[in-house]
Amino acid sequence: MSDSRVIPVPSSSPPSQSLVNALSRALSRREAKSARRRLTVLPQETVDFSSNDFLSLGTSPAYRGRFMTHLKNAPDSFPFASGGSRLLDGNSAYAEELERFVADFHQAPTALLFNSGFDANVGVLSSVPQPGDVILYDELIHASAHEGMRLSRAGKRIMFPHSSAAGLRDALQTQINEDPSVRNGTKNVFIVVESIYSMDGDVAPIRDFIQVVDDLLPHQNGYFMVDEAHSTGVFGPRGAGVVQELGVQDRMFIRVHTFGKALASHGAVVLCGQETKDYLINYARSLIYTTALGFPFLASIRTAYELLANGETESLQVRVQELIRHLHTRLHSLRADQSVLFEVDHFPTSPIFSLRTSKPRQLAAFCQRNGFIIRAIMPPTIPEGKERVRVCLHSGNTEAEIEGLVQTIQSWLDQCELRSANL
Ligand SMILES: Cc1ncc(COP(=O)(O)O)c(C=O)c1O
Repeated sequence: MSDSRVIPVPSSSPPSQSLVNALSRALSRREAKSARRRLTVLPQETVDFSSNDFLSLGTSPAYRGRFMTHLKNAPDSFPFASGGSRLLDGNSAYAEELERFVADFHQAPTALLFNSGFDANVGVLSSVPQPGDVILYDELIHASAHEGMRLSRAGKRIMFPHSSAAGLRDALQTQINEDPSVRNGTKNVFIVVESIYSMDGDVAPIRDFIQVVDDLLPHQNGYFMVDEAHSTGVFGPRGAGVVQELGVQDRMFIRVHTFGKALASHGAVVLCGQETKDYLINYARSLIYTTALGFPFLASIRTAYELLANGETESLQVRVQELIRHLHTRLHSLRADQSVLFEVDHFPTSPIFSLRTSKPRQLAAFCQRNGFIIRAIMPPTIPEGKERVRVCLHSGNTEAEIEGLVQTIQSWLDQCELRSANL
């Protein structure tokens, strides 16, 4: 017989505080390390040297005009919300046509839309590597790739030193030595890289990586997965990315392009073969169990790709490169004495600059107070010791704005010098 007695809980008993206490202790630990994250809203009249809107499409009249036309042209009966997962009510002829358009632009067999780059990386990496497979990944790949790998069934996940072909060769050779099924092609090896890294803006040596894989995996069981989040719109023919700039699109098993950066939109696309697309539709949980992008998002992606395909963003690509050369020269003219570590880390054609300093928060705060938005990037976003200030250029920035930023950084360096002299 079951015991049907119920012990009454007084309705006035206070809720347990232990969870909330644990949460606030975790926040305090971050606070103590100056690593607590906070949401901020920027004042309107500041100059943007921070966002990933590299082509300034976010405020472009050409972009807005075309986007509004797409919205207006939609019939009244056309639902703006997708209404469900792509696999249920969330699919549309419009989404499928957009995928064909994007695949053609990127010279890929097929394309599959995801709600974000995060979802795309999680969906691909959690599902495509098969049990026992090996993943070799660059030490600086994005958090979303780590999240996908964490969920994956791959037997091994091995990190190699950042953008080092020699490091990839060593890591791959070790796997081959340890496991004959890697050498004989029974196990698959995935090489996971970005084409441009989000924090330092450096371009990956993709051709060198291909050479390593060709040398060591003669059975063609090496599969590249490249994340082009930061190159989309900015690098390559009409902004198609680094892979197409190098002409190696046929060597990439999967490419991920995201729309939330230079394309001023939202979402991402996975470029791959038809079998892989069908597999993702069946197994990628971040695609299956979520509401698909609604029409306004699809229309904004369409707008961005039409501008790219028509060549309307080429002048913006050229302009951003002019500004990159200008900022590069101006930053290298800054004078810093011993009182504060200050180094400019920059890959020649990249719109992302890293200012290495021992006081990143102070430098970013000083520039922000003076109306220039640049950001300190601190652990846990990047490893300890790699703190920096990140500066991003946009085609809409002006030489005068660059001058203002550089003068402001110089004033800060001068103040540091003065302070240390007074100690
Ligand atoms: C390299 C890289 N991949 C993926 C993502 C995620 O893309 P999304 O913002 O569309 O989720 C980001 C964004 O920060 C990124 O920098």
